[in-house]
Amino acid sequence: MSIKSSGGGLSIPKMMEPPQSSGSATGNPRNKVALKPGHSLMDWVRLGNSGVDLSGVGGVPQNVTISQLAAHNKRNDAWLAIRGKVYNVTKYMDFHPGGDDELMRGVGKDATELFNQVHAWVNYESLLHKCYVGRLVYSDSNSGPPIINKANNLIGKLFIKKDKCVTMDWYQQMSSINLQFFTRGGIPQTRVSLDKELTVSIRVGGMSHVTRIVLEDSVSWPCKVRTNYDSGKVEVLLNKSQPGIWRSLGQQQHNDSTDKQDTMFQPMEIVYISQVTHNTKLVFLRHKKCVLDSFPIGSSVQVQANLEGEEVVRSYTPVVPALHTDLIASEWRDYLCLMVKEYAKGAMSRHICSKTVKENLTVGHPVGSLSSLPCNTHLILLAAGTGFTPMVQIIQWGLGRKKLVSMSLVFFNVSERDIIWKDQLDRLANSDSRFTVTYVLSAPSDEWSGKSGRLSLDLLRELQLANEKKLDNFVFVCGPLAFNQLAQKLLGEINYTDDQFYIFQG
Ligand code: HEM
Repeated sequence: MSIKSSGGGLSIPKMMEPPQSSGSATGNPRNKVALKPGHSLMDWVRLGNSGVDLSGVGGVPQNVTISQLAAHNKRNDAWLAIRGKVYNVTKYMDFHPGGDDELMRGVGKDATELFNQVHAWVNYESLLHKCYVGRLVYSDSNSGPPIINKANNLIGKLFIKKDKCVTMDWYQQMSSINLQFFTRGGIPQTRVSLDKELTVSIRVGGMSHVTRIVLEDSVSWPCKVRTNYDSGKVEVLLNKSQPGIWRSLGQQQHNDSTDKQDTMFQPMEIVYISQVTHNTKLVFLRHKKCVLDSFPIGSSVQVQANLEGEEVVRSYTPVVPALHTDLIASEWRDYLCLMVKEYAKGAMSRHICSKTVKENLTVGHPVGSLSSLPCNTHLILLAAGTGFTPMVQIIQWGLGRKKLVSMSLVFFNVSERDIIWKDQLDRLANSDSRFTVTYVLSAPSDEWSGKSGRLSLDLLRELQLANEKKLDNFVFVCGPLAFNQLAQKLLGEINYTDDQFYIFQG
């Protein structure tokens, strides 16, 4: 689908807003140092325009390996990398408002995380434009020709405002636009919609930040949203309808307000249904307009229906495609996938399961999420039945972390036929040595050779969850209320503290 925006501003992007003379990036004014005379921002800009080679490589970009980068780690020979680009910051040392000692902390390495932690909104690309050495490559054997991204050299950048809860940055390539939103802490939920204008709403830390852009030219739908849970960065990737360089992004408006957590029910169309087990279905839904939601870990959506004269609302956890990629058509990035178990007495589950493709369901805006994610190296997931749904996202996120040492899923079900995605879980356990899965059935068939029983202290001990090493364990629990309560009690009995486990309310 291709949507034409209604034209808009053609202003050349503002390259940089000078840092304010008071206040500081971290809110701690003492962190800023007094710069020597002749080292103001204007002096730096002048130096950049003077023709002096600030990059030290004659302005000819080159690929830089990690070990080459590491060799430039001295005050008088200082390179650092941010978001895949290497800069020579030797000459910037005396101009850095945070001082040379602070800047030295990022030298000789990939300083992206550090930079984001301190001041993700600083317009480093503009400030260090003339210091650009080249791209960071991760393999030392990479001796290919330098990659010069011509489109990148024509990048526009704008909107750097440090008093906002979310700041935005953007860059373009011939066929794409990348919007980057930097949030400060918390786990953001993003909704992107495209109509006459592009609207990106980000809810984070109790605030709602809305960016409206009348795009300079048309883009295709759907877009893609990527969230980095560690840094809080949200990327919105748009594909241009026609390749080319835009002179500007278009007219923008940014608004912050307190997040009222409106549920905003809207009709969504069922586009696909897939049977997962004998009584559980995956229902894929799409908005009728161009709307794409991100579903942060721990978020849920409500489904509303009028059933026999009564308004019924039920919460479901969206299922991410980590384990069912085979089911997803590539153009369905803007879908919502719900796992629905049909209960004989569950009016809502019967209502949803009775629906067929092309029919509608009334669905609310995603709400809630974890406020932060644990950095423990051992994760234990205790899931019962469809309480497995939030675990899919935990699995995807957890295994994406380099620091993770182990992840053990203990999956409780009644019988063999109730186990959701057993094949996929077994495959994952075979392909990633950090991941193990144990199935525990309360009423298995005679053929079952795995574990049987229910959640108990003995079982937790048997699974080594109660041993001394548990200090770096973090436990996620999700199941029916009675299961969750029992898990909480047992974890308490084996001395897990409140900050060592999280219970998803089913
Ligand atoms: C990666 C290592 C870096 C560290 C540890 C670091 C640290 C700091 C600190 C502590 C401050 C002052 C305190 C504050 O405003 O809260 C600061 C300010 C600043 N830094 Fe950095 N910095 C780093 C890299 C950079 C780079 C690469 C640039 C870009 C060219 C840069 C540009 C700035 C600017 C413009 C300010 C003033 C920001 C403001 O007033 O809000 N820094 N930095």
